[in-house]
Amino acid sequence: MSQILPADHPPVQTPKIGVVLLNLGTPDATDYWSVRRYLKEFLSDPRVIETPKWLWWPILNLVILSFRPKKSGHAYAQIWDKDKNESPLRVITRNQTEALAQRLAGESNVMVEFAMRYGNPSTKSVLDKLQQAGCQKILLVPLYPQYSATTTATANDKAFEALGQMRWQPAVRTAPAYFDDAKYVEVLAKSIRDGVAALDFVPDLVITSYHGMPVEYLERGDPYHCQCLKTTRLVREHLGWDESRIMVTFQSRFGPTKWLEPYTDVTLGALPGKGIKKVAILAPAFSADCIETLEEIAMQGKETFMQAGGEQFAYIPCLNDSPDGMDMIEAMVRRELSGWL
Ligand SMILES: C=CC1=C(C)c2cc3[nH]c(cc4nc(cc5[nH]c(cc1n2)c(C)c5CCC(=O)O)C(CCC(=O)O)=C4C)c(C)c3C=C
Ligand SMILES: [Fe+2]
Ligand SMILES: [Fe+2]
Repeated sequence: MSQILPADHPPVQTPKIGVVLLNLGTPDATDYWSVRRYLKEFLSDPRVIETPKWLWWPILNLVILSFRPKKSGHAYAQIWDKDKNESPLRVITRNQTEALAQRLAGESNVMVEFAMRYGNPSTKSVLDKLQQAGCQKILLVPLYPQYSATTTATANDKAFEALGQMRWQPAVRTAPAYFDDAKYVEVLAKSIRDGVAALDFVPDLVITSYHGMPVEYLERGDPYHCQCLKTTRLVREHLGWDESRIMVTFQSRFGPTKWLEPYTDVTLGALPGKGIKKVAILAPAFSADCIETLEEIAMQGKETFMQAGGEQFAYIPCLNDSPDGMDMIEAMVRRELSGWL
C-alpha cells in the first residue's frame, strides 16, 4: 500500500473508534472572569434559554453577568478540588474517562475521551483530535440519564457543529438517555440501599432531587420531567418501597419564571414542620457530583433543613466513577458500540 502513495500524501492512519463522554462543562477557575466566561457561554445557548435574543441579551450582559459570576465563584470556591486545582465535575468526568478506557483496553483501536459542552476541553477540540488520530467511527455519550433539550440535545448539537466543519467526517452514533435502563436503575437503587445502610440513623424519607427547568419547556414537549418521575418510580419498585418512602423534587431554580415543582429548597424547609426530621437525599440527574449537588444540596440544602428543625440530613453521592457507576457506563457503551467492536 505504502509504495503506491505519492510522497506528499498525508499519513494513513489505522482506523480507530472514538468514544466521547459528553458533560456540561465548568469554569476553569473560581475567579470572576473565569466564571463569567463560562456562564456567558452557557447562558447564551438558545437550547438553555429560549427567551428571544433581543430580550435576553441585555438581561444577560447587563444584569446577570454583573452579579452572578461573583456569587457562583464563591460557591465554586467552596467545593473546588484543591489537590487538582479543578472543579469536581471535571475531575470526576476525567476519572470516568480513564476508568472506561481501562475497561475497554482489551478492544483494539478504541480511544476514549471526554468533552464539555461549555468550556474545556471543548467538544470541537476533542473531536478534531480523534479525527486526526484516525477515528473513523465515533460514539457520543451524553452523560445525562434523563434526556433534555437543555442538556442532551445541545451536547449533541455542539458535536455536530464540529463535525460540520470536517472534510472527512467520521460515522457517528449518539447514545440515548438511560433514565429507564435496567442497569442504571439497579445501580442507583443499590447506591440508595447502601447509602442508607451506612447511616447512623434511619431516614423518614429519601428525596430524589433532580435539576429543574422552566415548566414552559415541559409544556413545549421536553420529556425530561416525565423521565425523572419514571427513574424514581423504577428505583422505588426495584427497592420494593411504597410511595411514602421516596419523593421527587426539583432544584437549581434560575430566574423569575415557574420551574418544575416541588422545589427542593422549599420542600427541605417544610418537611421538619410536617414531622419529617431525618432525610437522605440524592441527585439522580447528575452523572457526576458538581456545584449543584455538593454546594446547593449537601451544603445549602442541609442548612435549610436543619434551620427549619430537621435533625439528620445525609447526602448520597452521585454514581461518579464508582465501580457500580462504571459497570453501568461500560455496559451502555459496549451496547451502543455493537457491530463496531
Ligand atoms: C438557566 C437555565 C438552566 C437549565 C434549563 C438547566 C438545566 C440543566 N442543567 C443540568 C446540569 C447541570 N447544571 C449545572 C450548573 C448550572 N445550571 C444552570 C442553569 C440551567 N441548567 C446554571 C446557571 C449553572 C451554573 C452554576 C450556577 O451559577 O448556579 C451543572 C454543574 C456545573 C458545574 O460546574 O459544577 C450541571 C451538571 C441538567 C441535568 C439540566 C436539566 C434540566
Ligand atoms: Fe443546570
Ligand atoms: Fe445551583
